[in-house]
Amino acid sequence: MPALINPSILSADFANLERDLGAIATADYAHVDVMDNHFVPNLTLGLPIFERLAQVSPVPLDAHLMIDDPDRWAPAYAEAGAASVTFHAEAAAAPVRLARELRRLGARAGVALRPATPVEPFLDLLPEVDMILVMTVEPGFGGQSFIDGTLPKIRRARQAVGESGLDVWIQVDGGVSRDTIERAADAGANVFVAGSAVYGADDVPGEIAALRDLASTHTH
Ligand SMILES: O=C(CO)[C@H](O)[C@H](O)COP(=O)(O)O
Ligand SMILES: [Fe+2]
Repeated sequence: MPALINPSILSADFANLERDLGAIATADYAHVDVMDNHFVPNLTLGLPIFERLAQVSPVPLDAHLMIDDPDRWAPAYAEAGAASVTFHAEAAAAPVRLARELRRLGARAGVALRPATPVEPFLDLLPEVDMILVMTVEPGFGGQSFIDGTLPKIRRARQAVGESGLDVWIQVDGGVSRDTIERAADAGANVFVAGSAVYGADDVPGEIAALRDLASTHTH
């Protein structure tokens, strides 16, 4: 399975987002962290900015919605042109209905789990989603350390996806770098979000290629 690298523009220069999206043209998706100051204690950007990013990005957008009430707000990100929309399991009131709505609007549907949220209660969602996002840091901020305690959950998610026979991607987000990406890939992740590791590199395309190479030798 090829490894996908989705740089997070949380670590880009917010005064130069079009330029910094251009810098990751060799990536698979651009990961856009939407935070509402309620679900997480941080505030980033919302729909008006996301709509413009979708118009200028050289790569498809992967929206990670760290917001309350995604049932109400997430479909608009699909309508704005997101290729993938991921909402948090802890925040959604009707995750099946929401995932179906996102797919109906033409987006891939993803469900995200905080580090402390187990995957088992959400395995019934597998036929309804295209991706499970296992957060490998507490959501809210970039630049945190990868939590190794999430590796068993990645393994369980990969095992359940394998048993289901469905093509559900497993994304990891938070603290992903050259030091941690192989562990995450070994455990079963195939989509890798990296913010500070990519945008903090001197050679951004080189870092994307290096991460992809490291992960690809370990994906199942
Ligand atoms: O969702 C996120 C934080 O909530 C970010 O996508 C994530 O933290 C990426 O940043 P880094 O690679 O620097 O950890
Ligand atoms: Fe994210």
